Amino acid sequence: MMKKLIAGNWKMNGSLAANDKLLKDILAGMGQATCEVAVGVPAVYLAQCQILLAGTSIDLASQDISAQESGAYTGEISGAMLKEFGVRYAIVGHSERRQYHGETDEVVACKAQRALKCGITPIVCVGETLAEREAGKTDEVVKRQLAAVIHTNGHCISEVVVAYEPVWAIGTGKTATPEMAQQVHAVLRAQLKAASEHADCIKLLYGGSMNAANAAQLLAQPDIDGGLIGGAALKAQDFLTIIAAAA
Ligand SMILES: O=C[C@H](O)COP(=O)(O)O
Repeated sequence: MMKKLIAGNWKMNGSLAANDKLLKDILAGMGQATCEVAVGVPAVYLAQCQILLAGTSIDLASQDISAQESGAYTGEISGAMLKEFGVRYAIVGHSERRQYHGETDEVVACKAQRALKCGITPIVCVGETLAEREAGKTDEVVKRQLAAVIHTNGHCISEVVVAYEPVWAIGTGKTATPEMAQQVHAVLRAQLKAASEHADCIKLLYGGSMNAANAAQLLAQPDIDGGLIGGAALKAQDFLTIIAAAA
């Protein structure tokens, strides 16, 4: 059976002191996790976290990756640079990147492609806004977002991780019910099956106010293979409870 993946996304939070304490607390409480665990840290802390996580079972993730290989792209961070800091996963297309940085489906697809070329697994985020859900467009939106990634990446699609994150559930405390999340995950799985014979091995994460109290129910759904955790990933005990729920 596929191992679940619990990935924290710290977003723009942390400090040298806070990161040190958080990771040490998580490592001390984790024991032998039976799921895969990763933390997506701000780029400036990759070096610090690489050292703290060396030789542990927690993988490092970046919160973004440049679609470009190298060159005159001020402020961007390339896949090759991320690799030097031991990055295994790159979150791409998070709704906050789409909303505040104008990332289109095509840019997200190119970022996923760049990650794969660098040996980094992209965690591709898709999800509808509240207005889109209320207009009955959830399936259409997530399928459009995923289609761009499938189109650009061809057979390599089997190497990505997909995270369904309904925008209205992110940081709001409003979680999709397990049934709502499963329904969308089933749509995504079917789309992936049409594109790849390995679709059953592609991890589909749920993200959006997943927490210590609701993780077990969400993770029990047949097409939910893990979680992308924001706020609850900043509290060691909550994150540990979610990890335990994924066992
Ligand atoms: O990447 C993580 C998601 O945006 C979820 O964030 P949240 O758990 O704070 O709602």
